[in-house]
Formats: sequence, structure tokens, C-alpha cells
Amino acid sequence: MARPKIALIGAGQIGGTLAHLAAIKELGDIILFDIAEGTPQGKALDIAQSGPSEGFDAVMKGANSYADIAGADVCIVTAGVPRKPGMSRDDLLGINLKVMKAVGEGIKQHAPNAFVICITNPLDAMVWALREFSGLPHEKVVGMAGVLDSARFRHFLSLEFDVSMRDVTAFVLGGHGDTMVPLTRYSTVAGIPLPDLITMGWTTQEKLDAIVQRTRDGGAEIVGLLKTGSAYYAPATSAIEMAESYLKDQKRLLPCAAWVDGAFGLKGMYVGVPTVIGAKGIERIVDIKLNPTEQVMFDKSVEAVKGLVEACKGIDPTLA
Ligand SMILES: NC(=O)C1=CN([C@@H]2O[C@H](COP(=O)(O)OP(=O)(O)OC[C@H]3O[C@@H](n4cnc5c(N)ncnc54)[C@H](O)[C@@H]3O)[C@@H](O)[C@H]2O)C=CC1
Ligand SMILES: O=C([O-])CC(=O)C(=O)O
Repeated sequence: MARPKIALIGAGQIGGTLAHLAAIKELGDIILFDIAEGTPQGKALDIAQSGPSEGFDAVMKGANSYADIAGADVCIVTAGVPRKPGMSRDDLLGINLKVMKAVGEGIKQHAPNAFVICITNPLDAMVWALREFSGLPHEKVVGMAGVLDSARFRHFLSLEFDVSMRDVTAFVLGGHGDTMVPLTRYSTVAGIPLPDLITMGWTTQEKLDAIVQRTRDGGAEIVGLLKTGSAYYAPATSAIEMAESYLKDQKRLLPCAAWVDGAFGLKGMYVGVPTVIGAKGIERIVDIKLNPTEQVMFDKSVEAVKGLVEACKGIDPTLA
């Protein structure tokens, strides 16, 4: 049976890391696409030459033409611009919206049956715009943010509790911005909810509040350190987790920016919620009950995302 075809739209820091990970995990044959001439070809050749040592079989090709993504099973979109210190993700909206238009049209024409994972920021508005421009079914277009934000929360919690990251579960919902909602009540160490761990004396409310805030600032912390761009290793790993769940019909329950129409009392919008990813794409949205405090935080995040979507409509009237 032929290997699945994975198109990576954007061959920058995340795109290159995605290509390497997808090859090592033998998820399929890989097309690295970018508008920069030479970059996707150079990265593809470099990664292909790691094959003999790693022992993977994958066709790796760099491209500057959308024709090369034809028939892709999965498209992961990182095309666009990352932020620099002093910027917010929302500052990227105008420039990256134009990129989503070009990418959406390319996918519509050449890979209409793909499962599309958007990573470009500001994430929730960009995945909405990409879906609009591509015209693909909502369940086949999803944004990556919650897996990354939850991974950051899990990492910080594992440091606090001095336990393996594997035994820490966490859910971060809402938009991928300053208003994101790390849900302490639904986050656990080996099944023990975080509020119980406070009662057990493992941590304090103050320490937990600081970890929640560090999670919310997780992207900015790395931008401040790197100075030239933003995080790429953990973002790539997070998107690969989602792609693998689709390709292998794993039905992982992951927080993703999905189209929500009905659940959480929302009427048709993209925002971070718990989702099941399987062979059909987004197969289910898990409508968990939020308590009044969580609901206030979630509503604030939803309003922030709605504001960005309205801004997109203001910039590009074809979206209105
Ligand atoms: N959703 C999330 O959790 C995260 C999102 N991001 C976002 O991901 C995006 C990519 O980040 P990096 O890979 O670090 O940036 P990068 O600058 O290293 O790579 C972006 C690539 O996109 C290419 N590009 C620009 N316009 C294009 C177009 N019209 N068509 C095709 N390619 C185009 C550029 O040539 C460049 O190679 C940024 O917007 C960043 O903010 C980054 C980390 C996490
Ligand atoms: O912070 C940024 O600009 C990139 C990003 O979304 C993240 O790392 O969470």
C-alpha cells in the first residue's frame, strides 16, 4: 500500500522540524512547500540524508509549486510570520491573513481531501480564515494550540511535583492567546486532580496560580529568549501528535481549535475545546461542564477570538 502523503506548507523553523519528525516516525512521504526558493529543497535534502543513520524510509521533496501537494492526505500549515519580542500574536493578523488566503486556495485546488492542521498565528482566527478560503469541511480543518499549551502546563507541573511528565495530564482550552484557560480541575497527576493535590500538601494555590500564569505566557517566554522568532520543537511535536491520530485512526482526545457549533453554548466558531481526532477528522467535541469561574474565563477567551475574526472580516471583505 502506498505511503500517506504529508504536505508541509511553510518550510521554516516549525516546517523543517515537522518534516524531520514525520520522517523519523515514518508517517508517510513528505512534501515541504515554501515560497522561498531553495529553502524547502535544501531542508528536504538535508533531512533525507539523515535517513541512513535514522533508518527511515520516506520520500522527501522540497517544492515551490502548489501542484506538488496534489492529493496530500495531511497538510500542516506553518506558512507566515512569527512574532518577535514586544509583539503579541495578534499583531501578526494582517500579514498572516494574506498568507492564509494563498494557502487556502492552494489546498482547495490541489488537496481538497486532506486533513488540514493550521499552526500559523494568531491561531484561532487563522484556522477560521484558512477554512473559509479552502472551503473544506469543518471537521477536516483544525488548529494546533491546546496540545502545546497543555504540554507546557504538564511540563511545569512535573517540575513542581517532581514526577514524570507522562503521569501529568492537563487540559488548556479557549483561544491561543493571553486569555487561554488552563483547567486545573481537569488536570491531574496519575488521576489525582490538582485541587486535591493542594489539599494533600503537594503544592499551594499560590504556586499553582504562578504555574497557570507561566503556561499562559509560555510562548512569550520563549520568544523573549530566542529573540529572532518563536518556539518550534514543541509546536511541531504537538502537531505531529494530531496528524498521527488522524492517519492511524487513534481517536486521541486532544485539546484543539475545532469548529464548535452547539457544544459549549457556542454558535459556529473555532476555539480550543477537547476533541477526538480519528480517520474522519474531528469526530467528536467533548462538551465538558465548566464551573462558573471557568465559564467566565472561557467566555472572555471566546470574545477575544470573536474580535480577531471580526478584524479579519474587516481586512478582507470576501470573508464577511
Ligand atoms: N499555534 C501555535 O501553537 C504556534 C504557532 N506558531 C506560528 O507558526 C508560524 C510559523 O512559525 P515558524 O515556523 O517559527 O516561522 P518561520 O519564519 O521559521 O517559517 C515560516 C515560513 O513560512 C514561509 N512563508 C511565508 N509566506 C508564505 C506563503 N505565502 N506561502 C508559503 N510559505 C510562506 C516563509 O518563507 C518561512 O519559511 C508563525 O505564524 C508562528 O507565530 C508558532 C509556534 C506555536
Ligand atoms: O508565542 C508565539 O508567538 C508562538 C506560539 O504561539 C507559542 O509558542 O505558543
